Amino acid sequence: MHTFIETRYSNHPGDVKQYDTSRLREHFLMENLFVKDQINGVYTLNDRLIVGGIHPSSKSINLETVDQLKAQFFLERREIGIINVGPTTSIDVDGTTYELANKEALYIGQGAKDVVFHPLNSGDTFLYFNSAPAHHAYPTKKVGKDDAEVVTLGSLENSNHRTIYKLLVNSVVPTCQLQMGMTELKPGSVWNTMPAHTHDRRMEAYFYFDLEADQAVCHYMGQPEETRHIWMKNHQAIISPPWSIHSGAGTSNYTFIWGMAGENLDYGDMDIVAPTNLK
Ligand SMILES: O=C(O)C(=O)C[C@H](O)C(=O)CO
Ligand SMILES: [Zn+2]
Repeated sequence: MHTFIETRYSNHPGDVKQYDTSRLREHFLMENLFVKDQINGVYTLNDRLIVGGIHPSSKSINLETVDQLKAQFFLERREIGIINVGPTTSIDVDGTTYELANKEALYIGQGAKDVVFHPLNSGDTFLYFNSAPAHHAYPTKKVGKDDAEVVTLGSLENSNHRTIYKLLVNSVVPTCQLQMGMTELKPGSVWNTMPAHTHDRRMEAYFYFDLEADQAVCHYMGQPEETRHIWMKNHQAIISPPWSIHSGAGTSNYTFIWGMAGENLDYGDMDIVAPTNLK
């Protein structure tokens, strides 16, 4: 066995108001996603998204089923999106090999049985994934930055100049409920998702990377009128319940992966909160 998935229950915003720093971190932060030759992650009961890291180092590892699923194989009733946050690597899906360069994504549809991840000679394959329940088998598809829907938002003056690459969204690849993409902050810009927003119809998870080891991101969560912060380092992920904002300011620029599951596939379905209305 090389897969370790921790179950985390969903939280009522009225309870989260009372959480201290360590409790907030215990419920929402994922600190160690990359463990050598393991698949590590969290099964959150927020829309049943599984969020994790895959780090084959000395041997190939397969996507094995976990007890929480009570399924014969991991993708029996699920779809998965994987983004390569390390050097070029390869993934086999039912006998077909997909080569993924840094920041390329692979969508694998429900029903794929045999998914294998490979180490590199240097031992540094790092893949980040989100998996959601699925009701239909859509085809497996590789999606690079050139295939993405791209939006550039913000400005250097507001410290939030950034480019959003919508990789696994339904205008690019058909999915059941999963949406994933990546946002790159321009040098000198530190704020992501500002103005902040909520979307009660979808939960979201963020994964920060391309952040120097001596830098950090202050991630904001909570209802807009009751926010909390969690300090995060490179290669850490965080759960955002549907009622929560998800925004962050770094001590430098960085890139992050966002992923969502829930009621709809409408990326633009957001309730924007003006910075002056945050508390
Ligand atoms: O910087 C941003 O703004 C984002 O990347 C926002 C995320 O894509 C998001 O929260 C989508 O709901
Ligand atoms: Zn969002």
